Amino acid sequence: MDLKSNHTAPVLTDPAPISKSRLGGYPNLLPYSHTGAFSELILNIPKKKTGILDDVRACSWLDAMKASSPPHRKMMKDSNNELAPIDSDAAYRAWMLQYPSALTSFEQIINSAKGKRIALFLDYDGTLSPIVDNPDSAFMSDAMRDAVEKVAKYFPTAIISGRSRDKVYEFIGLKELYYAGSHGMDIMSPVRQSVLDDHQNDIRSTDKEDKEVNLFQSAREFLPMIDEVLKSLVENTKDIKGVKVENNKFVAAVHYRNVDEKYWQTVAQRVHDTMKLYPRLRLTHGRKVLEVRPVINWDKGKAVMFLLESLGLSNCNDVLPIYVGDDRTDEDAFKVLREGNCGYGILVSAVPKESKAFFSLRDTSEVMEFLKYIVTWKQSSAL
Ligand SMILES: O=P(O)(O)OC[C@H]1O[C@H](O[C@H]2O[C@H](CO)[C@@H](O)[C@H](O)[C@H]2O)[C@H](O)[C@@H](O)[C@@H]1O
Repeated sequence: MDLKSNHTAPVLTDPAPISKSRLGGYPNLLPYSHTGAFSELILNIPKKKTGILDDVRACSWLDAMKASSPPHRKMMKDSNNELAPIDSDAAYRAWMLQYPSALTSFEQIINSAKGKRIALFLDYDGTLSPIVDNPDSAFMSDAMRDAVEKVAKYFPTAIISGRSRDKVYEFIGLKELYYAGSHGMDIMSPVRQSVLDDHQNDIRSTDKEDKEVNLFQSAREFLPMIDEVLKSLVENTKDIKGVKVENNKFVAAVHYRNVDEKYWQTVAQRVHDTMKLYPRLRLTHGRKVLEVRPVINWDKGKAVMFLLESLGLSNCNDVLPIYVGDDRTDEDAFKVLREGNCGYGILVSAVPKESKAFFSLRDTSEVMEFLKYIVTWKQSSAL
């Protein structure tokens, strides 16, 4: 099993959390570069017929796999033998100069919303529910559900998840929201004339209450292929203890969170080998998960634009979109908002990370706090 090659890796270049050494002691925090790993991820599509991963280097695979979803804090034993964070607080505070807390910057956010309607976009895993070992047990708390429900009473609110749309609906269970699954490749929105000239992927359907809705599935033609690759991935990884292959409808996710680190390269190799047969699929990398998805120009950023358009909220003079997310795929949405100079991305992270977001929140409890702030502000401004 040899993943070594002298070529460069087109996809698995997950940005590691920023370490002190990488920043040279944090003098110039985080200048964002358009040639960075993020743009490589979305811009590099396979040039060869043989598949996207032919030229992946072993070290890139492993580095990226190790860097994804780091522990929240590095801990060390201090002189009293107590556990104490190693320099992480200082690093985080320095990083927050660039990505201020959305809680402490709340007034600034609200000032920008004056005369506008806020539209909220929320990621699920790591944003509304804490990261846990078993993806099937990533339940959100009742308190969080309550906060989301309240916020959705006042503001159009959409969930944009890497999960299948049905699965994320099962977890959240609030019918007042709009849902986009498979990283935005499966969007259920209110009925209206097609916002894209794409009648093949834009169809009428009914929701769980038999209400007529619009279903936009940008990767519809890939369904049989994803089903096939899912079966192969299950088969090809079944002997690796801890691997879990998740069916996210238009995406096949291979989780390695529970795999012994010494077998991570094996996981990568098996996924690589499986994908050789599918040049029209590409690989992306989330938090301890490899995701196989169609090579189409569609992502969470496009999904946000689609939803804004579908909901009649695409005029930035009247609307302030806010997107809250924790993962690399959420960067596509942050980027759309930043580059469109329309709204704010809020990155949920307890460690410094490069991002296109404007603000940050440390964890899911701060996300809940933020949602409560918006509701309280709305209620008090209505008095
Ligand atoms: O876009 P999201 O809603 O954030 O979904 C991204 C992926 O989330 C899930 O995986 C992640 O969370 C799991 C539960 O906490 C964790 O076990 C896993 O390691 C994380 O990668 C989900 O299972 C994936 O299918 C989503 O793509």
